Amino acid sequence: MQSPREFSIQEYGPTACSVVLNDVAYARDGRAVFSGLSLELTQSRVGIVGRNGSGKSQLARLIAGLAAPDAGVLRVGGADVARDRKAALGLVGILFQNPDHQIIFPTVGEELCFGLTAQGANRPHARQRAQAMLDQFERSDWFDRSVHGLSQGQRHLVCLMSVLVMAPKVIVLDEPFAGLDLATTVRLGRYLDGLEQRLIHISHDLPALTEYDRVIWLERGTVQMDGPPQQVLPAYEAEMREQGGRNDFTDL
Ligand SMILES: Nc1ncnc2c1ncn2[C@@H]1O[C@H](COP(=O)(O)OP(=O)(O)OP(=O)(O)O)[C@@H](O)[C@H]1O
Repeated sequence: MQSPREFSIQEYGPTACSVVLNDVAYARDGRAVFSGLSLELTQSRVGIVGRNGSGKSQLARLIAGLAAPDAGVLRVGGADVARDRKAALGLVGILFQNPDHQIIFPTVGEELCFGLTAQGANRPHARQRAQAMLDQFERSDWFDRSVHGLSQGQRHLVCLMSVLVMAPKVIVLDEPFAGLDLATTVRLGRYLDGLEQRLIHISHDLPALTEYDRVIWLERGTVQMDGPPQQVLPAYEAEMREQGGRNDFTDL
């Protein structure tokens, strides 16, 4: 059901940081998640949809370099992000659905400084950049705040700032709005829309992807359909409604 890629693509310039997967295989607990997955992501806004368990989050982890393919090649801006972690920190950032899967330090300031110091920034410089990011979000007094005293939406904001402070070329969003109130969702959505970086956005919220350049529909670790949102989203929704009409959960 793969659609032809004949739509116009909003490409980045020649210095673009493309995400390339070539014949990627990846297994978890001995079960293949991907075998022979190839993709080239060069558009500014790429959406990923698919059923539960179709491989979206595993793809996000691979692109962010948090896991390495068992076979094949995965490069972001030419770098092997799973092995070159220092390069990966400046190339690709990932925002998880659950901020508690992302935050590792007790204070906001430490969380924001971590990636910068890991990348080689000295402590005062990292602190200065972290503070500038907090100022940008009108959270100047958060540097010494305990993360555990923040609400879920506020912890999401800490994660977003931790990603942005690294100024990565590519940002992977793994259902970043789940559990957020509508006002926060709208505000974060607007902020993300305005970013220059390439966004790869995994979502079950199809309207969030209607303005995207490209949407990829994953099904059991393979590309079921790949094209403009006007093509892919209605086809995906129709198929999900058809499957949802059946009375069994065996394919979950
Ligand atoms: N920690 C893990 N250990 C072993 N297998 C895993 C693990 N996480 C995911 N998998 C397997 O990898 C496959 C893809 O899972 P993934 O989390 O990428 O799905 P998804 O498309 O993100 O689903 P959802 O929409 O539910 O978030 C599934 O078959 C799942 O069982």
